[in-house]
Amino acid sequence: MSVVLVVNSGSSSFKYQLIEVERAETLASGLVERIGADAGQARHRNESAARAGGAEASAWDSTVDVPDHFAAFQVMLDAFAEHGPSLEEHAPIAVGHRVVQGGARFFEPTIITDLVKINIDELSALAPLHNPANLAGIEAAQRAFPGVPHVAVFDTAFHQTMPPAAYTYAIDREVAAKHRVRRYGFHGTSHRFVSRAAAEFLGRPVEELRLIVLHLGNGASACAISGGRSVETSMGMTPLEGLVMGTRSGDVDPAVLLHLQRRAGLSADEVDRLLNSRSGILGLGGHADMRDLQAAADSGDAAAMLALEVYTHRVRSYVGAYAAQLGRVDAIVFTAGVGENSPMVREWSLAGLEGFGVEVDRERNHERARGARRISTDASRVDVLVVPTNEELEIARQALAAVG
Ligand SMILES: Nc1ncnc2c1ncn2[C@@H]1O[C@H](COP(=O)(O)OP(=O)(O)O)[C@@H](O)[C@H]1O
Ligand SMILES: CC(=O)OP(=O)(O)O
Ligand SMILES: [Mg+2]
Repeated sequence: MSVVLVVNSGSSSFKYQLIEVERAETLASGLVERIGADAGQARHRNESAARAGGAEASAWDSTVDVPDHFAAFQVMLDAFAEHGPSLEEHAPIAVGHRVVQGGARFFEPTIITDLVKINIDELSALAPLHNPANLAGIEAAQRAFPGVPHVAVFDTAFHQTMPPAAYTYAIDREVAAKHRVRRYGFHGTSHRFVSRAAAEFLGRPVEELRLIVLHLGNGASACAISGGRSVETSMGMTPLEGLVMGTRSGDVDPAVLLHLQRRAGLSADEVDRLLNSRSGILGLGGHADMRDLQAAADSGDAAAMLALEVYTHRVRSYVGAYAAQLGRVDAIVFTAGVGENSPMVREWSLAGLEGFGVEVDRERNHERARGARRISTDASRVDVLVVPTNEELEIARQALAAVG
């Protein structure tokens, strides 16, 4: 049995899972939040113990002192030592790291060497919010687990198959080339996993299928997948473009940014914060969390209602665009926190597409079930599916494959 530790390290938090890859079983999961703040927060769950029935003893929650990522890793090691499972008994043979921006340089899971770290650092220019945090997590993990290979799995890798027509922005090509301005796309690990899982559910080889995958989580992106390869995706040079997200605007006329700088006197950093942190459903409806937004809309809050309408209108536009690019659609697949759990978002997003052969079944859409399922009517020409994503398992699998 091969055990892999998966690390998803963000600027102020990191999440981890210890996974037995062949059995696709999570042995432990946890997160450390508010790194660098006065009081950090840690959560750890011994999943094997939970499955064995000790739900209370298996979960641990605490306020901790975590000035930096090294301290956060120590908190994780302490949690394993105190609450299990034992890292001696289930020693990871590799550590898999989510790295958000791999640029045009990385298209495969990559064993992390000093040179790879230099490259990831250098790519920070194209992902200033993500890559430095990913790198801090790598440094800390290498110190905590010095004896095993560390593997970087890039969000951008799956989208390296996009054709130039899809990834090129129509701006002066010399300026674009000099600054590596192009679309890279993100959430690739999830889009890859979900497209394979959808094919398995449909009982057909992924090579035969044309799919539209809608990853609607905190960040959100759509992906057109033909024969198992990404041919177009909604995120661009950074994870800001495309769909409406929790706090990110998605598409806006680029002239809006200039207008806000020239007329409203905002600095470039202020515009950055506005679009990345104070927009999306938070900016429109006052809630970054879809559950809270839906509750507000249910109680008659007009701003929350409009936020939901803008959100689902945008999803529908991308579905139409990607259907046109694919020429034929076998299935539309919803995934991630919102996509897996919100019947309302799924229904509204595909409303009015009956003329294109897309018919959501009301009852199936509202069924609460785990695992992959079909929510379209039997008569629907296009299958509409809900398929849970598992980025951590996909990272563990790819890390294991990379170390042989
Ligand atoms: N039952 C639900 N109904 C509607 N939205 C939900 C539900 N459960 C989770 N979500 C939403 O999913 C989003 C988080 O998605 P997730 O994929 O976990 O994000 P991330 O991994 O990017 O943090 C939040 O907006 C949350 O409100
Ligand atoms: C790349 C990205 O947007 O990731 P997340 O959804 O985790 O924010
Ligand atoms: Mg997620």
